[in-house]
Amino acid sequence: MRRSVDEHLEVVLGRVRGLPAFEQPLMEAVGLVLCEDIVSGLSLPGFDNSAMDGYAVRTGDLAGATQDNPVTLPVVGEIAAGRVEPIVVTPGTCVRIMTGAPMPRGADSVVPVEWTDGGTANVRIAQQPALGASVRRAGEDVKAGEKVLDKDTVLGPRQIAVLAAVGRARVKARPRPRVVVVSTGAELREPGSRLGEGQIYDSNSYTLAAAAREAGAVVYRVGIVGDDPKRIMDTLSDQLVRADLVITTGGVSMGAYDVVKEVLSKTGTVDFPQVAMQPGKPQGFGVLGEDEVPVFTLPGNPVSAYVSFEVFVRPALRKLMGQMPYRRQPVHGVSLDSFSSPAGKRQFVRASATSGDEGWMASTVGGHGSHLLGGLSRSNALIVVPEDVTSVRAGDQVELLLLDEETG
Ligand SMILES: Nc1nc2c(c(=O)[nH]1)N[C@H]1C(S)=C(S)[C@@H](COP(=O)(O)OP(=O)(O)OC[C@H]3O[C@@H](n4cnc5c(N)ncnc54)[C@H](O)[C@@H]3O)O[C@H]1N2
Ligand code: MOO
Repeated sequence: MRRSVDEHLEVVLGRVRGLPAFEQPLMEAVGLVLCEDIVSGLSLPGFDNSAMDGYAVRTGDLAGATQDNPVTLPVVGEIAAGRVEPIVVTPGTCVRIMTGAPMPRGADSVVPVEWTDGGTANVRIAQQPALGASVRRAGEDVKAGEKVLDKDTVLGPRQIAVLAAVGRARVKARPRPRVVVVSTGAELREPGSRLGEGQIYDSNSYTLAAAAREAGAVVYRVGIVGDDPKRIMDTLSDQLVRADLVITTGGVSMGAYDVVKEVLSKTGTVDFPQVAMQPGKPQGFGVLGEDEVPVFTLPGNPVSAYVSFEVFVRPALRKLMGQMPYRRQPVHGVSLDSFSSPAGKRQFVRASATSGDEGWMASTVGGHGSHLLGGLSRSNALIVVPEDVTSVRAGDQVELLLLDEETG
């Protein structure tokens, strides 16, 4: 089975559904998509209060006050934030007040302490405030009954701020997907252990776990399961209970030991297309188990696995989380290098991109080989070369996927 990148992505997104939303404590909801409109049950501010440390006054009492000719008023009390004092500011008196404290009855304005001698029994005030000066009015920010956040908003610190301020402890949001990451291959060893001849460290499960976590998932990195068909199938079956999505790497091409393809082909629910892209040609995607958990079987070559994540898995995770757009949006830029590209395949070329006065500029890093992780680690973008383009010249316009951009 052969497919274009767009066809394969369409198959993937056609199978993946948004996770059901549920009530989550605020701090669990950071980065999630809100699934309800938030209407405030209260006004903000909730009561008239002082914007300054100073004195609550009746501004009419301070007519003509200047530095040389200050007005002295008796201080009949003090109100700190959080306190409600039954004090009334009658004509010719004032009350010491702190920022955030409720305005006492009778007062109409606040004089900042800097305009005064700071007196506690009597205070000399050197300037008349405008009527209402330094008073924060009830409801001037948010009115009770007003909508403060729309459904489908991604919750960041600023949205969490308003939720807490209106008193919401929990909100309905789509949860983080739980992603299980498994790597297959008899040659793999865990970083930190000793390598025998012909062995390599398992980098893919770390790459993909890191990428999935960065995309917002809760990740279970199962790590290496070798290449025994029964062990692979048992591991996947065991893991399904805690997975909203499964990612495996390795064992999907044409080799004699490409067991992922061998065992999952038998389920009849996972397909193994060749996708017209480079890197990332051998792909597998489908569902497993009663709950039809989506599974991606990514190619073992490390760069292929990572690029496949960016092109197919990330959009699926975004759909699970309800984050639009699902696909990373490319930006336009200029290639600073010349290179060739295979006919009929979309090529994703590792690049280092910088943005300047003339827009985005991208230099290629490392070679095209799908095993070249050194270059990948120095890259921050992929140049996307369309299927019908076989050569890119320095100075050509290209499309770039910016890999460190959070959204899209
Ligand atoms: N005869 C053919 N051979 C290959 C083809 C083909 O079409 N015909 N396709 C090549 C392409 S393209 C890719 S991509 C790879 C995909 O291979 P598999 O998914 O079967 O992966 P493996 O054979 O298990 O491993 C490939 C390569 O990657 C290394 N690897 C695997 N897992 C990890 C890991 N967790 N961490 C780091 N490195 C890993 C593995 O040692 C191999 O070097 O197939 C080509 N062959
Ligand atoms: O497609 Mo493989 O994924 O090029 O190295």
